[in-house]
Amino acid sequence: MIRLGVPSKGRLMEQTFDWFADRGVRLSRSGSDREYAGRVEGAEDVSLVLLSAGEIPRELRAGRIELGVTGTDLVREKLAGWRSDIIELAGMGFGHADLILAVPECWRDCDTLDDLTSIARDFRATHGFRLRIATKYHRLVRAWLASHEVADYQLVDSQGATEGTVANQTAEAIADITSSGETLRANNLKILSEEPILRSQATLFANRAATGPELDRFLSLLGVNA
Ligand SMILES: Nc1ncnc2c1ncn2[C@@H]1O[C@H](COP(=O)(O)OP(=O)(O)OP(=O)(O)O)[C@@H](O)[C@H]1O
Ligand SMILES: O=P(O)(O)OC[C@H]1O[C@H](OP(=O)(O)OP(=O)(O)O)[C@H](O)[C@@H]1O
Repeated sequence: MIRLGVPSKGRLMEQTFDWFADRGVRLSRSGSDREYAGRVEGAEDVSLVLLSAGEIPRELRAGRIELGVTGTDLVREKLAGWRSDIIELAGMGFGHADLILAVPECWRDCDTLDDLTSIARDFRATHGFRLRIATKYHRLVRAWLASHEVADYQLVDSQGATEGTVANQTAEAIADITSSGETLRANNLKILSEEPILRSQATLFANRAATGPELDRFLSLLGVNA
């Protein structure tokens, strides 16, 4: 039996269901909106597991699901060395979002990472603590800043409503996912002009150890190359 993990709610779940339906496989919840059991029609030997998008990377690595749909951002953030255990099978063309660094709109002299680097250097001398960047993407942000030789900062953990931390004065800058940019604009933040830290989209992943004719049959039904 192939266990397929998909996001259990919201737009990501609906668009995942649509993506499979376009390939002749009907996924559905088997009970009420609150019941996390699912049904698969149009494919044999496949069971549906509804999970939080954020838990799918870990479930894939642990081998509790053979296939999983989640954002590339969540796999890269949550699993160090993910490529040794997990294969990226297919970008699904939705759930597009960029992980970006943003600062207050009113920081007129701060448009690039170089600008932020020099502000961060002075910040510590003036304020007695390092400039704070709020994010839930600790691993990705640290690695990206290190690769750009930025060191004078501290990360502040924010698991939601990250754009609000600047107005609430718990951070000076944020690193978060954006798609339309509306949340940033509503919170008077602007994106630094650099390329995004990461461009993410919903993706079908497989556990590397998962093999066999059932999996091959399912992937060929979906038109996905293993
Ligand atoms: N505004 C957005 N537009 C497009 N994709 C988004 C947006 N916000 C988040 N995503 C993507 O959706 C995926 C799930 O995001 P998130 O971790 O916020 O999950 P969630 O829906 O809050 O689930 P849970 O709280 O159950 O873990 C991520 O891959 C993320 O990149
Ligand atoms: O650029 P936009 O289209 O405005 O989208 C960006 C927002 O979407 C995500 O939040 P989500 O709704 O997942 O809630 P969260 O704050 O709990 O992460 C993300 O964290 C941003 O806050």
